[in-house]
Amino acid sequence: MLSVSNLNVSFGGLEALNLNSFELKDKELRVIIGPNGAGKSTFMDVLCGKTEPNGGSALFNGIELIGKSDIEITRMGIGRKFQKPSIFEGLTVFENLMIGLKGKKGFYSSLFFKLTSEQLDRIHEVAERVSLEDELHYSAALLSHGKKQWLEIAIVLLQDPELMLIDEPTAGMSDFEATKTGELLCELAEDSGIIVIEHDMHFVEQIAREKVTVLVHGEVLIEGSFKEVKNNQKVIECYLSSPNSAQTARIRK
Ligand SMILES: Nc1ncnc2c1ncn2[C@@H]1O[C@H](COP(=O)(O)OP(=O)(O)OP(=O)(O)O)[C@@H](O)[C@H]1O
Repeated sequence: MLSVSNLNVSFGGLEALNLNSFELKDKELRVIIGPNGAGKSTFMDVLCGKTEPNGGSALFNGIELIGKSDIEITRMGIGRKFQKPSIFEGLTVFENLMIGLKGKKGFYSSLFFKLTSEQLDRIHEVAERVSLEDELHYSAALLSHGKKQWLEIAIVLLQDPELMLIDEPTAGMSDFEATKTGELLCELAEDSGIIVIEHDMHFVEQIAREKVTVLVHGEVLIEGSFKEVKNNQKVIECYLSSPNSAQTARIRK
């Protein structure tokens, strides 16, 4: 599904990403972990067209993503959930989903267009998928932090993405919400590819059914099962038990 080679991003003199190779299979759920500043979000920024790399290639189903705009990339089937929720807090959950509906451009036109019964069904289906069906007419501002993240995931889902890029979904969530989010992502991975960036190791263990990629200084340090990665001495040194780990790897007691 995704084949990346020699991807390089530099900001001024700082090399943020230097990814020789990254491959994702169809419907694979890949977790990327690594210390602060390792280049994880930068990688997602390149894949969704937000950041132009200095060089390299990222083929999505054989089509080059580099050079395409974020809108073109969304149309190609890649959806991104950013770290910070960017929902409209002054609107209801339902209205947020209306705006997120595929093909509707512009804030006001999205709010006032008449929904077809298929579109209405789709909103209900997606709301149910993320356990927000009972809160459709609540103000988004009243949702818990975790539910705001689920609303954001629902908005990405409305685009019917073939590949979802999800940046730190459990940040600020309760353990219960994080576990439910893990279950949700595992379900979603039955229909689409997913790349998740996460620092919560309990959550990573829950969802990492295949490979985990560890990024350090913009490069892949190791790729392997959760167990292999967790027990790798280099990963322990530079991430899991580094002096900065309180700000990075979150290990629940
Ligand atoms: N727009 C930018 N301009 C300048 N430097 C940037 C920019 N975006 C990221 N960087 C730098 O690039 C490096 C990689 O940042 P990035 O956000 O990708 O790391 P990360 O692995 O996602 O970290 P975190 O876990 O803290 O989110 C960091 O040193 C960061 O300061």
